[in-house]
Amino acid sequence: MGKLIKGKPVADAITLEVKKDVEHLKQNNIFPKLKIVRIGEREDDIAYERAALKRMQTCDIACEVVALPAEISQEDFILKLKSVNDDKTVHGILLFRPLPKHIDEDKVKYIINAEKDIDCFNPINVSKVMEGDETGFSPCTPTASMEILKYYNVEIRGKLAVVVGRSMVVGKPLSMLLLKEDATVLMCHSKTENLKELTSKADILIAAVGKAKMITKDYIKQGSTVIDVGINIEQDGNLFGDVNTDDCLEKSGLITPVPLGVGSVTTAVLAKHLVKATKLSILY
Ligand SMILES: NC(=O)C1=CN([C@@H]2O[C@H](COP(=O)(O)OP(=O)(O)OC[C@H]3O[C@@H](n4cnc5c(N)ncnc54)[C@H](OP(=O)(O)O)[C@@H]3O)[C@@H](O)[C@H]2O)C=CC1
Ligand SMILES: Nc1nc(=O)c2c([nH]1)NC[C@@H]1CN(c3ccc(C(=O)N[C@@H](CCC(=O)O)C(=O)O)cc3)C=[N+]21
Repeated sequence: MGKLIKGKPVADAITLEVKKDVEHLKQNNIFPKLKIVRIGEREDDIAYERAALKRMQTCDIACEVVALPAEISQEDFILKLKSVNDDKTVHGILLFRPLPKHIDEDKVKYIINAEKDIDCFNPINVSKVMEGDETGFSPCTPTASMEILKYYNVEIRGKLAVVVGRSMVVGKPLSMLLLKEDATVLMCHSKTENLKELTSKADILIAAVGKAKMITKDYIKQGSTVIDVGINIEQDGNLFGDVNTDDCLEKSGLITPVPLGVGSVTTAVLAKHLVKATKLSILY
């Protein structure tokens, strides 16, 4: 019988450290501030925004949202993002992705200074993740997945980790973080043949697909660790992961639920990164 491993204790432990750091910064008259930039009204962006605002409040971190219309032109968006970046009172910026199709990522990805880029959008930080250089910012969700594995003492070294999904927000960077911890990593995607055959060999299976309950027990190995990154909000407002948890629980070793899984740790990592960015701002 598998065991549910929740995100809450992991998020609580990170939050506790963040709160101490924030208190210390404030005693030195430094007031950490996060700016969230959202284009349009995507449901999963709004869910993240709500969760992030709550977490920042818990951590005593100031947080402001810049909500831009879905149809904003690329030029106007660039001007807006530059002005947020130039604001000296802002220590970290979270820009929701994916961006609308009419905005070319390549034209905007260098705008957020690497030192303020707390969710790893700027290629400088992406390359640091590739190199295993921890002076930059890894993206929050992959980092949250690693924090869960570490908190629950899951052995990573030498193990086969199969990551389903290869986006720049989750799958690809998470594969690099697992590799850094000496996992043998296999990245799967929509063109992968025989997906089930591959995932069912995984000691650690990561589902970051965006398809509700897609991973059933025939996709997993007996006794394995299953990390469900999926956030799928149904029309009725219900939240499901990419894993059918009820179906997999018996066969798995450890398995994260949704809700109360990776998502809750993501916002805690966001707060931790904001503190790191604030400390960096003192050095520059
Ligand atoms: N918990 C959290 O904090 C967060 C959760 N999420 C959630 O994680 C999930 C993934 O997010 P994200 O990476 O941004 O999503 P994307 O849509 O950007 O990427 C999905 C990936 O899954 C692959 N894929 C799609 N269908 C299949 C399939 N049938 N079989 C195998 N692979 C498939 C795609 O392949 P291809 O590249 O070939 O198209 C792609 O690489 C979503 O549910 C999202 O809401 C995201 C961010 C944070
Ligand atoms: N640049 C960028 N980075 C992201 O990480 C990113 C993004 N864009 N765009 C949108 C998606 C979606 N996403 C969510 C994370 C947490 C909750 C969430 O609901 N969290 C709840 C708990 C959920 C749970 O309990 O599992 C909370 O923290 O309280 C929702 C959605 C991040 N994303």
